[in-house]
Amino acid sequence: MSYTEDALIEISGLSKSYGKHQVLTDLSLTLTPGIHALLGPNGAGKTTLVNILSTLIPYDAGRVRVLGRDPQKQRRQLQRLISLTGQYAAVDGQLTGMENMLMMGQLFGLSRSEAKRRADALLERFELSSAAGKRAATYSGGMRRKLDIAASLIAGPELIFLDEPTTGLDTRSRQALWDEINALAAAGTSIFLTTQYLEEADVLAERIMVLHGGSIVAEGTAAELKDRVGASTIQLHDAAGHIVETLPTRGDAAGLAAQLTRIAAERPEVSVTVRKPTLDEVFLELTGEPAAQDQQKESIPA
Ligand SMILES: Nc1ncnc2c1ncn2[C@@H]1O[C@H](COP(=O)(O)OP(=O)(O)OP(=O)(O)O)[C@@H](O)[C@H]1O
Repeated sequence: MSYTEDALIEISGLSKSYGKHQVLTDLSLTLTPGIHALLGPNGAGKTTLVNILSTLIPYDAGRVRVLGRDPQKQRRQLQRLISLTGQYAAVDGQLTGMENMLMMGQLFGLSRSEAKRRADALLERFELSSAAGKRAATYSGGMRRKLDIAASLIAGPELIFLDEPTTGLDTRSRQALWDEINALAAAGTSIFLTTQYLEEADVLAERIMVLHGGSIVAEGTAAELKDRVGASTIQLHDAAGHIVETLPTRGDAAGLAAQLTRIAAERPEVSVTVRKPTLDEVFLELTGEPAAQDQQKESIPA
């Protein structure tokens, strides 16, 4: 199989087990630069896939390339081009925000002055300048998460992995982080994020991959995924706005027009709306499991 030059990530036939427990099974995927979201229920293997792609753990079989490098055989090379921030912030609470930044800069071989210059700019951008001299242990969960991401950006990675970046954050911090992720992408950094939140995938990602049963069961834009699951429905409402009937459609304009004409003739008293399935319905259809609700995973320590 040949690999294209400009691909961000190319995977074919990837498998990974922990002992007898097979987590990834013959998984294949090709991604171009941009923002990608890997969506999957608890335990689907999202972290496992991210850890393989970001060189942290080996894989059993298949072919994997990240920015053209094999994360297993070209570990060091790849580590200079990517960064990973995990569900549990890798921030050292005993160090100040600035010290955390400088430590990460040193790890990536930056000179102290260069690391300081970049740290100042990043702390400013993440609105952490005034907290830069305080120990990270005193930060709120949202601030620690932001510091974690800022530190991971110090070496200017081409690709950043964000494993459930907003799990445990309140709505306001989540929104702020989404803004930052969008700004990063606008500046040319590619992003591979995992999430259990459909809303997050929908808001952020150009493309969404659904991981289930060890492989990617669906991939596309939010609209494409909705189309995959089923055509729109026509909902009939009474004068009070209550839905009195839901009719399936074939999805094509001619069929829809004919149905609406018939309804207009036979039931002039109702009003109608045409509705696409929600992403929650898509998720349920593809995985057989309901999507995570916003408030369900708030207990993870930040
Ligand atoms: N080091 C390990 N040893 C054994 N089993 C593991 C190990 N790491 C993960 N697993 C198992 O592999 C499966 C996938 O785990 P993984 O953490 O990749 O899922 P996830 O989709 O990231 O889930 P979550 O959203 O809960 O983080 C789970 O059943 C988990 O218990």
